[in-house]
Amino acid sequence: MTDNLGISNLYENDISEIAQSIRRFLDEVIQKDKLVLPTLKMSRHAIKGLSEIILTGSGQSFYTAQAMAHNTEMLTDLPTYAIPSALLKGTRGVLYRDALVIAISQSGENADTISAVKRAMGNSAKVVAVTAKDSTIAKMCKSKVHLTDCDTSLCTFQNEYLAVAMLSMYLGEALGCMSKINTSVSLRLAQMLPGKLSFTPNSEKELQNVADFIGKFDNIVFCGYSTDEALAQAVAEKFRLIAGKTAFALPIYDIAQSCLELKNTLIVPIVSNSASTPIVMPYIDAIKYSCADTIIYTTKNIAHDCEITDGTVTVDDSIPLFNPITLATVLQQTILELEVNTISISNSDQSA
Ligand SMILES: N[C@@H]1[C@@H](O)[C@H](O)[C@@H](COP(=O)(O)O)O[C@@H]1O
Repeated sequence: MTDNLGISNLYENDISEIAQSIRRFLDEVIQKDKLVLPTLKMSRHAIKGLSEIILTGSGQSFYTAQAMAHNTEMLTDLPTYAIPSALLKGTRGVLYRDALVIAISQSGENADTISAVKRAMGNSAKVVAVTAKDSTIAKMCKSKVHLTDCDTSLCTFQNEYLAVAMLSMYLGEALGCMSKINTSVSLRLAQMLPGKLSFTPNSEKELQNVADFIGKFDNIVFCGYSTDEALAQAVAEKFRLIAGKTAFALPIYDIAQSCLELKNTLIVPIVSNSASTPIVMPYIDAIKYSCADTIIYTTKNIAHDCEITDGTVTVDDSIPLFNPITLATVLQQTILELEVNTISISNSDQSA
């Protein structure tokens, strides 16, 4: 592989930036083994009065909202919905005083999300922003969780997801749904995430082979269930934008036979949570039965427990809450391997 432009190094830096920004964020919110969110100006009384949570955002930030909705519901035991900010800004009656709107925005400047926050505030709902410090949305909201700065769009999903996960854990503890011991074990597991995000030359070589394989297909359809459905959407967009591939996402239960029979199409299921495997495995079996070629992105334990022995890319396990972070990173690393390929080819084309 030629790389006269030093592009591989650039990408290595990008991926290691994800680990660094996760570490920086955790250093700020974990103090003496406790979760502290000093910019969250909500009393325990106000948290206990909540009746529902709405996660909102636009584009990639909406995918984070969707990916976290089920987990936030699990952590807080409150009905939780993900609504795109472009929809939320136009609603009338969804928002009540005891609803909490969590507005997610990497830049804090997205026009739809700003309007959705205004709408929520106008209806007297409580609003917490998960966004960049000093941004418009941060300034609008009394309560916020600041995202760590990151130079590349590769960190967006991981940074936002982790921030909303920490916020949800904090709310869960205040609501009495999460014990102190559970929180402290989860925090320790979160601190192990940066260590799980490095790629050895060996794993990079394997991903390079996967990328070579993926590169042969005209279309890629990512699919998943619940959180993984959102992860599939986030990743498909990055495959389109970064690698210029024709990539789409579907809920795994919507992968119809007609889709499996598409020519030159690779179906890529993503499975991050072992609790969903009873639902997901029949679909994966159907996909494997109908398509000779699939690649499943999952964790080592899930692959082992479900006896998925071939055609997998696996990551080290964490708790289901954090697995999407490692899976998103390995999927992005695959894109970068594809991208280096594409650029190498156009380089040699130019010199020919
Ligand atoms: N095209 C961009 C997306 O790439 C981005 O994900 C979205 C949300 O941006 P932010 O997270 O800054 O609110 O805005 C636009 O739609």
